[in-house]
This record gives sequence, structure tokens and C-alpha cells, in this order.
Amino acid sequence: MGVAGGRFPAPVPNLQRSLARLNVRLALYQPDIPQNTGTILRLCACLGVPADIIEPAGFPVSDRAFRRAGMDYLDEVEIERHVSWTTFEAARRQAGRRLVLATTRAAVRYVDFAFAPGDVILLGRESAGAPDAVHAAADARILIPMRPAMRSLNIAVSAAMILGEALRQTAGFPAPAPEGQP
Ligand SMILES: C[S@@+](CC[C@H](N)C(=O)[O-])C[C@H]1O[C@@H](n2cnc3c(N)ncnc32)[C@H](O)[C@@H]1O
Repeated sequence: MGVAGGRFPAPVPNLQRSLARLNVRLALYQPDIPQNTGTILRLCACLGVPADIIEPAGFPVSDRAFRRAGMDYLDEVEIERHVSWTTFEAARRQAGRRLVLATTRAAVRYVDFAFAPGDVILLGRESAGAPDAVHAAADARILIPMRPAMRSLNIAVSAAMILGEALRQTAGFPAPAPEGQP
């Protein structure tokens, strides 16, 4: 589903439509900062990765900063909005997709984790990460190693690093345009 006419699609009750295809997805848990969400959705658009937004978000989806960061790329990304963690989680479980949570509260380095094409990579909110219940629901928790005393990376930077590794492992990068073509 694209974001037609500059408007965000309405929340859908489940993931059934796009879950038919087995690719890695990126999910955002109650995102706080519109610029980060826009940047991540642009990343998803460029790499051909569908995105899930688990609401409530900390900003109106029509927020100008959000639109500015994502620019016209938002027309090219498949986005599904979920009204709550509960509805997202029910649909994900029904579809049999693994939930891979990116969190600083993990022991497994993302480069050591074996990604699979159906995985949903979930990022926590900028202000508070993901709550305990989300940690408990995850099939795996992965970490980007950092120097001691460093609290966390920016969420969009985390998304780019982990998505790059997941697509590398699953041969999921889009085919590049023929040489000389944009
Ligand atoms: C700004 S961070 C959240 C910081 C929050 N205060 C906390 O304690 O979790 C936003 C999200 O980026 C991802 N993230 C940031 N640094 C990470 C790291 N080193 N390893 C894995 N995920 C990371 C996580 O998904 C995190 O929930």
C-alpha cells in the first residue's frame, strides 16, 4: 500500500494483505519523533521494505516535519498502520512471522543473528524504547554493540544498520538499475 495523495493510509486491523509476501519488514513501536519516522520510511522506500507503524504515535501523521523528512519517497513505501500493539501482535502471530526486537537490552549482536525473509524487525520508541511486554513477546532480541557508557544510537541509524544486515543475509536488496540509468 502506498501513501496516496500525500495522506497516510488508515490503520488496518491486520497484516494479512502484505504478509502474503515473504520479505523482511520494519516495524516502529509508537514512534515519537516525526523526522526519524520520515527518514526511516524513506529508507524503506529506497530498499523496497514494507513498514508497520504501531500506534499511538507521538505526532499527527500529517505532521509537516514527518512529511518533509520522508519527502515524496512516502508515496513509494508500503505502510501499514496498526491501532495498537495488541492488533499488530495478533496479526503477526497469526501470520507466523518472527518478531526480532532491536534493543539495547539484548545479548545477541545483530551481525551474529540469522535473519529469515519473513522477519519483522521492530524498533522501540525514541523516548523509552520498548516496554517489558514487547521484550517478552519478541522471538529474538538483537543489539548493535556500542562502546561502554554510550546509551543508544539514533533510531534511524539503528534501522539502517540492522536492515542492511538483514537484507544482505536474505538476499533482499533490490536489483540496482542498469549502469548509466538513474
Ligand atoms: C533512541 S533508542 C531508545 C532509547 C531509550 N531511552 C531506551 O532506553 O531504550 C530508539 C530505538 O533505537 C534502537 N536502538 C538504539 N540503539 C540501539 C542499539 N545499540 N542496539 C539495538 N537497538 C538500538 C532500539 O530499537 C531503540 O528502542
